[in-house]
Amino acid sequence: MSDTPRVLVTGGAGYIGSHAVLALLDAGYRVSVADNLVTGFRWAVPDAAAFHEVDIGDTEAMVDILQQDDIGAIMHFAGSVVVPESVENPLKYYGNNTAATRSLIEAAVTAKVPHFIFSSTAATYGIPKESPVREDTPQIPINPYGMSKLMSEAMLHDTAAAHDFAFVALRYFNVAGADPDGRAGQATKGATHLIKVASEAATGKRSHVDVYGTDYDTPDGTGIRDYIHVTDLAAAHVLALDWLRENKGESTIMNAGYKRGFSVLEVLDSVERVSGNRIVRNMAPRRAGDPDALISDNTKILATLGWQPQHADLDKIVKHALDWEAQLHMRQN
Ligand SMILES: NC(=O)c1ccc[n+]([C@@H]2O[C@H](COP(=O)([O-])OP(=O)(O)OC[C@H]3O[C@@H](n4cnc5c(N)ncnc54)[C@H](O)[C@@H]3O)[C@@H](O)[C@H]2O)c1
Ligand SMILES: O=c1ccn([C@@H]2O[C@H](COP(=O)(O)OP(=O)(O)O[C@H]3O[C@H](CO)[C@H](O)[C@H](O)[C@H]3O)[C@@H](O)[C@H]2O)c(=O)[nH]1
Repeated sequence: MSDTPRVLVTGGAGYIGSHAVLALLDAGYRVSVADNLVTGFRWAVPDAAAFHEVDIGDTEAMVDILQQDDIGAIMHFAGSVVVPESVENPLKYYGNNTAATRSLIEAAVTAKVPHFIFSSTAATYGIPKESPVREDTPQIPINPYGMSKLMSEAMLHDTAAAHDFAFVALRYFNVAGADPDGRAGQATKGATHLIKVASEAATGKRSHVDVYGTDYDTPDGTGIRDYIHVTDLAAAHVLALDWLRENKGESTIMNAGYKRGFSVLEVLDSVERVSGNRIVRNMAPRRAGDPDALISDNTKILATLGWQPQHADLDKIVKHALDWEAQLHMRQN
């Protein structure tokens, strides 16, 4: 492929975006980051990437950045990501996810950026009627977070039909782990994701882990999820960009997961096994809005992108999360 474009990564100071920045730089792309640092960290952006502290909902500012940096593709990670918060404050999610994404798409169309990769989520499926979940499984979100992302998928679809604009939306399942070389990881304050929470407990930063529900329709009664290593997910984004550049004008939506799941208790067993530390488990009531099991059918992403996951192993995901957790305080000081 000719003319490697400069890529704008929104949310590049956050957890998943910072891994995408590394994957793009490793693949030889030039990178600019746009982030307002509301949950991200300036230190998470490597010196090799240009950094713009900006709100992606500011259309004019984003058009300027896209033009000045001569951006050829956008990877859009910026957004609000806490499901229970979206139930309490839905307008924040429709603002920072749906409306801000609309502004960013408008900036992309104005600046004639032809390629867009979007962070969607398995939360758009709600409580799916089948497992593994296929891309054509009906999407009936059960919280404003999932709906805010589904609305963004719809805007991308309609914009691609009307303009010289193509997109890939990846519906992530449960993202976890950290860069195997320790260059990036999750630093989110007050994180709620299971592997992050359990890693904090195993490194003495929390007293215990609440197990939300033991009466699910699963073999051990706890919720099952498809945990995907963040580095494999970042690699899928680079492949998606290559796919957009090769398939001029085509757009697609794909699940990003491993087509297998682990229960909460299996995850906690793994964290104990890998860390060698006991985790105090507090059996707690179900958390509102949690489905029994969410497992991806990943046939489409494997076939379309030729994606070959390198870290599809729960203990490996947990090991990288623990390694990151152990050195995180040095970054934050
Ligand atoms: N973590 C998961 O398991 C998961 C699963 C599915 C989808 N996603 C999606 O992946 C994306 C990244 O999630 P994450 O886990 O890395 O979260 P994160 O909070 O670590 O990263 C989000 C980044 O976006 C920035 N940001 C937020 N609003 C912004 C705005 N208006 N303007 C500029 N920057 C803004 C934040 O400062 C942060 O750096 C999100 O869109 C999320 O919905 C995450
Ligand atoms: O302290 C905790 C945290 C989680 N869980 C359980 O662990 C499983 C995974 O929960 P997470 O909070 O780690 O992740 P979710 O499945 O709720 O949601 C995540 O993955 C979804 C897609 O599957 C969405 O993308 C969403 O944005 C992202 O937060 C669930 O059964 C949950 O009940 C616990 O028992 N204790």
